[in-house]
Amino acid sequence: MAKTEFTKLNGGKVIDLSPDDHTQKSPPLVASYNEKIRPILDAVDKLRRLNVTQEGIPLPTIVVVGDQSSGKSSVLESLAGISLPRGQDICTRVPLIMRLQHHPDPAPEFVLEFQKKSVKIGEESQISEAISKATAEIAGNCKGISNVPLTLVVKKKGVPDLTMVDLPGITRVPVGDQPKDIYEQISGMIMEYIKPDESIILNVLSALVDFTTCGSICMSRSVDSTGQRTLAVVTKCDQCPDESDLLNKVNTNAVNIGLGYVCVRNRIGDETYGEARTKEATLFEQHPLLSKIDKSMVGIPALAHRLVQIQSVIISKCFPDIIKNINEKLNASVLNLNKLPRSFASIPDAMVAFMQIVVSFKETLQKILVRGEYDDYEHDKEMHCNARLAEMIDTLSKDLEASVNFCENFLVEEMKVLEEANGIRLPNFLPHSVFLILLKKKVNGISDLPLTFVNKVCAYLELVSSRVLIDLCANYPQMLPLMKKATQHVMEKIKLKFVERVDEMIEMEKIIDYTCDPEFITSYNKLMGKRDQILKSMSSIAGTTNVEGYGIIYTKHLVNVPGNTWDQAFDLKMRMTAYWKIVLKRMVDCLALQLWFFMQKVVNKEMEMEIVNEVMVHGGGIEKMLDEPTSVVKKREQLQSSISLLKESKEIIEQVMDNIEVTSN
Ligand SMILES: Nc1nc2c(ncn2[C@@H]2O[C@H](COP(=O)(O)OP(=O)(O)OP(=O)(O)O)[C@@H](O)[C@H]2O)c(=O)[nH]1
Repeated sequence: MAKTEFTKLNGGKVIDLSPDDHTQKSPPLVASYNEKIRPILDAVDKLRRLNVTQEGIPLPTIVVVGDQSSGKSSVLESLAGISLPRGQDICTRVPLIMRLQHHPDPAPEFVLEFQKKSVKIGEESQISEAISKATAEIAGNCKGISNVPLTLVVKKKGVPDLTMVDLPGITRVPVGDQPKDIYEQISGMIMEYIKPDESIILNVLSALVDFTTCGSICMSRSVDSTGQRTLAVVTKCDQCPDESDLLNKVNTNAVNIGLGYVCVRNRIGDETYGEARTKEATLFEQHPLLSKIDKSMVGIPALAHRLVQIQSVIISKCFPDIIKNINEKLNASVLNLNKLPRSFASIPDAMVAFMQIVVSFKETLQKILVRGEYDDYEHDKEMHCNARLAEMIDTLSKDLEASVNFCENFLVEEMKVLEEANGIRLPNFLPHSVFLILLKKKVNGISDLPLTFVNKVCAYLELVSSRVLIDLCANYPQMLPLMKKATQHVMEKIKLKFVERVDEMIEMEKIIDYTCDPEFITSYNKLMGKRDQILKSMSSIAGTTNVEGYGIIYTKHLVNVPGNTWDQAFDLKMRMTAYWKIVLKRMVDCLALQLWFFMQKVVNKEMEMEIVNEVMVHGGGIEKMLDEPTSVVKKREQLQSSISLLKESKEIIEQVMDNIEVTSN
């Protein structure tokens, strides 16, 4: 039969997994195997023992799958030359990792490792019982399964250097006390092992069954549709009812096995392994039909050679990725651990961190609020505090100005006030109280604007403080709630004082009319200069006039107003208009100064003291900061254990790399 070319596509690269002639061992392969592959295989096995796959790092693995009683354990037995639990019932109930290692000493060594235990097995005859006992310990005495692996290390003269994983056979019908979902459990476990691209699937098929109906074939095809990483072992060839059919099956490859077939005859009953190999050789040499199968496709030695060859290729191919994966995962885990909130070992530790945050908080607020520097938040406009506060003051100033309309209902309000303030006194005499009544009315009309401004500014300052605190407490989120509460508390106190000042300011403006600003007289005189223009418009047809700087004034409604009243109302209006400008300017200035004053006071003095007071006295003390949510504690433990596992893996890799380099030199 012509030598079949088998290739495996992996990560876009083609790996040649072609079988060579097993009868002529290629010296370069053996040499490079001992120098390079063997140490790497040892390293990969060490990584497997560490359970590095739980960190999401797949390892190149030969996974033995097959339907129940297809002969998986028998194949492994034949490869290892030892007895494993065998039978017609489910025997393999946990993943059995078989590490076969050739060693020159004629005395074999057997070790069973599971659940961090390592059991030395003295006699070959005790292996089967030891595996059954360990299986029962892991998966119970009934027929249930478990995915906690067992590792059997077999060091024996002449065995191939191979590591394989034997998995429970696929069974559809639960037997004995098996759970109803046994099929799902077993297939789930098998899928987990055969899914990674790094796995080679050793599909064990009994010659007695139709391959197309095998559960293990369906499964391996679902993850390896082209069969590029599937090798078939056909067992029970000695019992085959129709040899020509078997010959046909392996030659036509009806089930699409990419790495080819190896037909075997395992040990039967009490035969020794030597007897079994002799009978196997005789079967494939002398049987009229089976002898027609290519010699590279029959017998356990051919299978061993083929597996060692495939293992060498897959291990060499995957090793760089394993190193890369370990480094990447290690870096990511370290990064994630650093991102986790720091835990405090003691109260002094927590105290130091707390004081550092308080000091940094003060410094940052001084920077962004007092000095107006925003380089720490260059791309975050909300944190450019001076500009945002200036915008708020500007908006207040515009809102205040817009609250008075000079032109609307011209002189009507003034005339009403004059009428109500009328009394027994000289005509043409404007009492001071009239001006104050009008002033009070006007101030009342805008009094909510400064208060709205205070609320807006305080909400903004609270937001800024909270943003700074979130940044500063990034490593210590357990401190954040207490710090935030303390800051809110300080802000509330400041706001109360600020509101008090603003109320006082508004009260003052209502009861006192005073300014030394010469602008008042200038503005008043300018307005009074418009008297004739306005008077004239009353007798015009349109009854309107456009007063420069104020807009269009309607005067028709003033035609019948007595001259004396008109004059007094006009004087009152012009006086108020000139004074109102001064009042608004003073309010804005005063609010801006107050804001600045409070901000400085809070940032430079009060905030620091208040936070310390709030945390130490009202917040339950620094001890409260030692409390950590259990989710964080768990996450930290997980990451720490991942990191130590990955570090250990890295050391294993570094050691093997050093050894390879030394050998190559
Ligand atoms: N005649 C003959 N019998 C075999 C051969 N291979 C396996 N058997 C028998 O088939 C039965 C099942 O073999 P096992 O090796 O236990 O099969 P398994 O697939 O490991 O079984 P489970 O782990 O229980 O699924 C045993 O009685 C073996 O002796 C073979 O090549 N020829």
